[in-house]
Order: sequence, then C-alpha cells, then structure tokens
Amino acid sequence: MLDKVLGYFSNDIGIDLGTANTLIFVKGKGIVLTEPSIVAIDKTTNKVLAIGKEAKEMIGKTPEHIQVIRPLKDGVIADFDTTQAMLKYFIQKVHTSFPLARLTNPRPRVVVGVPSGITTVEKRAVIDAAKQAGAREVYLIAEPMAAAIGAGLPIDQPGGNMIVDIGGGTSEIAVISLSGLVISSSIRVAGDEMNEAIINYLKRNYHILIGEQTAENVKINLGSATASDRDEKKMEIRGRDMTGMPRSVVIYGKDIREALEDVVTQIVNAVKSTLEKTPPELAADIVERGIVLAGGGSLIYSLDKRLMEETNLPVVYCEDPLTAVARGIGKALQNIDLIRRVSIK
Ligand SMILES: Nc1ncnc2c1ncn2[C@@H]1O[C@H](COP(=O)(O)OP(=O)(O)OP(=O)(O)O)[C@@H](O)[C@H]1O
Repeated sequence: MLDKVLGYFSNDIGIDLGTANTLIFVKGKGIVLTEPSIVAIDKTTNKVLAIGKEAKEMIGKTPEHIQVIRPLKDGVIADFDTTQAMLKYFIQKVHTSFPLARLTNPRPRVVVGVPSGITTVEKRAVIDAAKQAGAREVYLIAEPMAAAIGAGLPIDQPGGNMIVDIGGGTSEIAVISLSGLVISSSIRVAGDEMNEAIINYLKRNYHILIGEQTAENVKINLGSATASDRDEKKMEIRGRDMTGMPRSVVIYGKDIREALEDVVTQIVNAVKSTLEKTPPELAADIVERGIVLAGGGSLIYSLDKRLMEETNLPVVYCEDPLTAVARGIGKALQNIDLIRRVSIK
C-alpha cells in the first residue's frame, strides 16, 4: 500500500529543455509547465529578475542595465549558470505544486530531451545542470526519439519510422527502428534562423529594423514554404529606419516566403540526404508510412506540402507538434525499461 502511495506521488519529471520553450512533464499529471526558455538579468548586480513568460515580455523593452538572455542556443546550453538558475526555478515551481510529492520524493528522477548531435561536453552540462537543480538521477533522450515516442510511432518494432523535429534551434531528422536511431542528422538551423532571416531580409530590402518578437509574429502570420494564397496576404509592421526613426511598412507573404527560402532549403536538403542514407528495407517502410513532422518550427505554413513535392513521399503532422517531445519523454517516464533502452549512454 505504502509503495502504491509513494509510486503514485513519485513525481519523476521529464524536461523538454528547448532553445525556445521548456516543457515539464510530471509522471501521473502530464505537461504541467510550458514556459519560454528566457531569463532577465540585472547586469549590475547579476541578479535574476524574471524567468520564463515574464522575461519574454521584457524582450526589446528593457533599460540598459537589464539583459534578457536565452541561455540555450542551437538546442544546447550556451550559458551554464543561467540555464541552471532557470531549470532550478522551473523544477521547484512544479515540485512545490505537488506538496505530498515533495515529502515522498524530494529529489526526483529527471529525463531530459537533448539534440541527437550533442557532444560529450554538452551532455555533461545538461546532466550537471539538472543535478544541481535537484535531480537524483538524470537520463538523456535524443529529441527525435522522444518526438517519435510522443507521436505514437511503433519505435520498438523492426521497421522504418522517419521523424523530422524542427524546434527553435535545431532540426532533427531521424530514422528509427527497434528502439534505436538507425540514421540521424541534426542541423543547427530551425525556427530561430527563420526569425533572423526575416530580420535581415527586411533590413536589406525595406531598410527597416524589427525586433525578434515582431519577426516571429511575421513568420507565423505571413511565412510559407511554397507559393500559395499567402503570397498576397499583407501586414503592416513597425520598426525603426536606418536613422533610428520609428517607421511602418506594409509587407507581403511573398516577401517572407523569399526571406525564408534559404532556411527552408537547408532543412529540405537535410531530409533528402538522410533519406538517401536510409537502408532500402527501412526506406520501403517510409514510402508507406510517410515522414512525420514534429516541433514548433515545422508549423511554418505549407512545409508539409514542400517536403511532399521534394521527396515524393507522404508527409504528416503528428498530433500537437509543439508538445510531441515532452509527451514522448512523459511516456518514457512511465517505463524505466524504455528509458534505459532509448536513453543516450
Ligand atoms: N505556427 C507557427 N508557425 C511557424 N513557426 C512556429 C509556429 N509556432 C511556433 N513556431 C516556432 O517554433 C519554434 C519553437 O518550437 P519548439 O518549442 O518545438 O522548439 P524548442 O524545443 O524550444 O527548440 P529546440 O528543440 O531546437 O531546442 C520557434 O522558433 C517558434 O517561432
């Protein structure tokens, strides 16, 4: 009986520690936290002022002494101390939401999703950050593996499953069979580069400077990966001109499709080259099952159509692409054997 109670309240947690967003899954509860991976710091005192949503609202609106940091870059930790402070805050936030769990399991087991191309040093940084934030045991799962589990693909069967997980910092492409990554490729080009491409395009062609938030908004509302009705859609955006004066311009979907073309091509080429390296038996399964898309970056309008045109394969979105990795980590949390089988050693 006691075991049952302890088991139920053992709040082992799964973390999708993303470049853009951090999601936390608590065993028995589901996804309990979704926050931007952003921290605001007072540069003069080095004190953390805000974390997550609160910090995101400060972007581009802070006085000189406040710096808003994204401590992860390209899917991995770029600023160790800030990532650790952020993780500690998020873990404690979910931990204190379940007081009984805190009594029974004060130091939870933590499973973290990381890019498949992570280096040994980067791995160490994630494990250390999670341990210092209170984790007892830390397991790492490659993001495409977690996304495939979250998408409900039969990863433990002998058969090819292709998953393309496009986040903020990395695009992960993998073919999975028998609980292993048969082929994987991780490129450090994804949603964030799309924002940057829009900022640069508008600077070059419209001589207007816009912030990251505006760029993301433009990407979501006007961006696309193929010619479509969106080309004619327009939007008025505000920024500064080259003399620093506030200015507004009207831009069209076609402009943004052009701005994104280089980033989209890099992602499409990475998918094609992974397909070329896929063993024939597994390729045959992919012809039948199609390519599965996950991650927020994959939501760029008509990316599925573009990939279909370029590969001649069926392309489908998994359910709720933004939470696929977190849900996959969550499923793994229910099953320690699965964690051991699929975790990065
Ligand atoms: N509707 C949309 N259209 C285009 N892009 C979108 C849309 N919704 C979210 N995004 C983009 O998705 C990205 C974030 O996706 P996600 O949360 O999956 O990434 P992450 O897990 O934080 O990053 P990574 O896996 O690279 O560490 C951001 O670049 C965001 O702008």
